[in-house]
Amino acid sequence: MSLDDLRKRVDELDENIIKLLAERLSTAEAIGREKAAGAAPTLDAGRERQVIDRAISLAADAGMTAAEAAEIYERIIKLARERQSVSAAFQGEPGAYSEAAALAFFGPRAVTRSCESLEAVFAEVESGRVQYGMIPIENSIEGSISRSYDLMLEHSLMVSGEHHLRVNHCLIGNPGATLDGIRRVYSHPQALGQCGHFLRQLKFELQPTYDTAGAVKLIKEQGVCDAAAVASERAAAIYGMKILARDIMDNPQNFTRFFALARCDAPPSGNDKTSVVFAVKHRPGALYEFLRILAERKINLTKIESRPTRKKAWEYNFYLDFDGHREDESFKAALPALEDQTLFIKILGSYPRARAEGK
Ligand SMILES: O=C(O)C(=O)C[C@]1(C(=O)O)C=C[C@@H](O)C=C1
Repeated sequence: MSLDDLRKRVDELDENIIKLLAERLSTAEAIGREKAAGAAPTLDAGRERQVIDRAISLAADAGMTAAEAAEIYERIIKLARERQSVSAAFQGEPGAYSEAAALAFFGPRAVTRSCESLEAVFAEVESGRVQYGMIPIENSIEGSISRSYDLMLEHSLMVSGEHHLRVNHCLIGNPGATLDGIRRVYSHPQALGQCGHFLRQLKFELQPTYDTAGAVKLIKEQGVCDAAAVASERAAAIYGMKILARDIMDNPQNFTRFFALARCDAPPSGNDKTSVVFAVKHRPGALYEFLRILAERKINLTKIESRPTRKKAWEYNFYLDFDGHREDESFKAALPALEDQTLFIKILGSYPRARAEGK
């Protein structure tokens, strides 16, 4: 065939490919509507793996390499996900890090809903007004976010995904402000804590607020030039404010881990984690016994942390994450023995493992 003929053939093939791709995306969109109506969780990493593996094996028969098929299908699935408009509530004003985490996790077309408190995030998901709630769970510098842990214990929502967000704080002021003129700095206590060195050095008066983007909104409303906020570059852009200093964190390796909460957790994907909370019985070696049962089944722990029960002084609940899904045989077999060591054990959910930056 001549070059012209070959190019004509490519054009014909592209016409068919585009029609098929358009139909494939609109079918995925229809699946998304069914899932949002309650048929299944919207995110399903296990199903994605199946679709990609099937494409790889079909490609082999058709004369394409596995790498080519995987690259194309990963892209298709990403676009299909974006068509399945997911809704997620977060705590804070638009521009909050939790909103950035939701958009990074669910894709830029996700519909986000700002809530005043973490309690309101739980209520939005429980009522079905949104599918997911994105809550911060721990920070690599400041540690766990205790309110999130306490609420997960009180509510029946489940963890269906995790996301690690790199947090880069800026000092943000009104357009007329300069660094020299700043006296007061507003932000969430966690963010103020993460920038302690910079803020102390400049001897600012610190004013805790309920979220980072909310602090930017506040100083915008005040219209003053002697106050600034600690928040993200994205928050500065949303409110049309000026960045007075960038990367002001004590440690540039600043990451926050978020949980995507939903009414059910995620089906097995083949690379999962599970979070549980429990209290051990008051007898010597009970925690040791609990951990021994997991070790015996070769269940790998990724995190353990104790928190006061908030009911009785000096009594603690343990929050534990391990590799694997709650439907894995190894965990199901261990569960009765684990229950034997505990006053209660609550499975917070199983979810696909996120790639942890900064590790
Ligand atoms: O099969 C589904 O559950 C779909 O939503 C469809 C589809 C796909 O396009 O193949 C899209 C997104 C999912 O995460 C997995 C698969």
